[in-house]
Amino acid sequence: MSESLLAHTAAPAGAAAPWVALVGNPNCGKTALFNALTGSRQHVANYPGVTVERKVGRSMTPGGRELRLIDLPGTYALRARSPDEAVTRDVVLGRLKGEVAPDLLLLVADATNLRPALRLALELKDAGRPILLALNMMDIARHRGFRIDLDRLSRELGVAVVESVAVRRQGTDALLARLDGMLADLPPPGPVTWQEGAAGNVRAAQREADRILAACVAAPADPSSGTRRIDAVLLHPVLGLIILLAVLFLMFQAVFAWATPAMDAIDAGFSALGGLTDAMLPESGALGLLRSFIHDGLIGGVGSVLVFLPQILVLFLFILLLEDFGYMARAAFLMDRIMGGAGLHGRSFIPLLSSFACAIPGIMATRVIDSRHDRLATILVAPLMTCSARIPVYTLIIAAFVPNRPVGEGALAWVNLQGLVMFGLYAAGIASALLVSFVIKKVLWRQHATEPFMLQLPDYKLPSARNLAIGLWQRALVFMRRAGTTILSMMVLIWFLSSVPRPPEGATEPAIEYSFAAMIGRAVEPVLSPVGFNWQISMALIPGMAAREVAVASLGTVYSVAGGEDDSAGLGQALAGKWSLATALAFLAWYVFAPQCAATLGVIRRETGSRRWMLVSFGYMLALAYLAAFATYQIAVLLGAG
Ligand SMILES: Nc1nc2c(ncn2[C@@H]2O[C@H](COP(=O)(O)OP(=O)(O)OP(=O)(O)O)[C@@H](O)[C@H]2O)c(=O)[nH]1
Ligand SMILES: [Mg+2]
Repeated sequence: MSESLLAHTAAPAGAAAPWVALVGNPNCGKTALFNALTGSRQHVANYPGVTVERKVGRSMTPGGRELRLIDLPGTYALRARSPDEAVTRDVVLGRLKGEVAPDLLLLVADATNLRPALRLALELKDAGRPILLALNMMDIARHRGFRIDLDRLSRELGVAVVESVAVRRQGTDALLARLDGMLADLPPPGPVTWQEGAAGNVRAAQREADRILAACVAAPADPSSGTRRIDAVLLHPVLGLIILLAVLFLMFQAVFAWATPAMDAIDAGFSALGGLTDAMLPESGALGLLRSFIHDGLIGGVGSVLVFLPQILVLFLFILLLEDFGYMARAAFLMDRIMGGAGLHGRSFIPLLSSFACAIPGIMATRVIDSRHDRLATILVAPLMTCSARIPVYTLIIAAFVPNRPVGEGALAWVNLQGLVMFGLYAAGIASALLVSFVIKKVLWRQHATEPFMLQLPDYKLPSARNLAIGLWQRALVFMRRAGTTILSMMVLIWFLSSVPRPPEGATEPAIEYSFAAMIGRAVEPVLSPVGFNWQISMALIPGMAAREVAVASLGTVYSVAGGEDDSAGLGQALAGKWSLATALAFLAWYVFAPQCAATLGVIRRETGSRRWMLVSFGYMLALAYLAAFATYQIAVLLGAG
């Protein structure tokens, strides 16, 4: 973590480890190589625009020289069009404040697609930095029958060349040894010079790149026939869309179906822990307070969130598989028409899809969009996509109020009703994102037309099990860290508020009715009673501002402290007995829009550089949440679900 924050500031000559920056076209394997060289676990995926910030790590050459490596966003040229490309240009040219230009550029190239890489190589050479060219993806190149004359390439370019297969960590030793040699006798640092080239120069560079390519590379007649055959089906205008919908639908069914056994196991584990606490600690006195804290606060609160880990991992398994296979960019292509109708740029698709996991990486991923208005519109609607923090909220309510049975018979028998409702909630998020962006781009910002969409479609690749495992592990860590920090600290607070003051002598109501939590909840309740929320929900929404799933954990604590009948049956059952269906539906509608996530608001502020857009997104989402919950509740009551 601290490594990635390390700034590459100027150091006394000779003292500090040299800086090596990884540059190259999008999706050529820079991050995979960075991970192989530094042991980091940065996100690697098969579409252009995965890396949008610079990341720093360390490595050691065989000669014992320490290196500081910088992974950068992909680019085709130093002429930056989008914010992520500007990062690369500024690092390469040493333009960032307080930072020097890297000592050496490690230019990574996709060996099966050398043309744009050679053009970039020529441009970087002109800028005057020493370069080592790594021909990556050599496994694929060999398999497809590319023949590359490395010596000739090196001579023609005037740059040292090595081969690598980053995902299998092949070639890294030779690469490091080569770096060692080059760093040992670096030319004295000259000025870094670069000017945006005139059109004539750009064409001349392209011709030179083509000449070198023809001289050094023998390409197979049809370099990507496999990809083309798959694309004939997956990119088909009708069939392609049907497949995309089917994939997404399957994903939500799986979130429910596959995760249940693991969730039950976790649930049973926490129940057992609760039972153990009860058995070991007395019910009254100071130890009784401790027992309530552990049982209701920790186990009831944090446990009610942790139980959703399996579902979140199933969702991520799908997203990571699709990313690694190379399907994401295709889905963006398929959705471009539909999104264009709502004023969204085709490039918005991947940021929006990443927002299914969490709006924060989604908002960061908008850096690949060059038009400021297109980017802003995407940032504003990204939090409407159903992030994984909403899964606990949705699942809890669905499991408590929607019967777990097939939708129908025959062909419908394998469609589970709960999964269908979940799919509907995701669809509601998507539909509202499209609607809001329509209003922003087609009504408010009509003069800023959306620019045409161009995205390089990557070749399909077999997903790597290692990559999947690392990705899932990282997500699990992030989730558990949140449970252990934000959620845990909120739970301590809520348990405290729910437990003091103690009820007066001769009290008739459950103790919690006399607590601060009840006072706070009742104070907010009048505002929220038109949407059907009782004081417990009103109260839970407040700590839910920190993170959405905290609302579930708060309900877990509040209802667990209130205790009574059969609290071992779990929060879901408690809610089913206490809420009307109308309230449950309004609660779901609220969380389709709910703006309560402090971290997302912080990132919106940082990425837009203004408080204004942060307040705008908070305000409009809060208004929509209230309206949607209000409408849902009133309609449901009219229909007799109150
Ligand atoms: N077969 C094979 N796949 C590779 C190799 N290197 C990277 N990949 C895959 O290529 C895809 C892109 O890798 P990344 O490391 O994310 O590429 P990047 O250059 O960092 O991409 P951006 O950050 O989007 O510019 C991923 O699916 C990797 O698993 C390689 O040497 N061989
Ligand atoms: Mg990358």
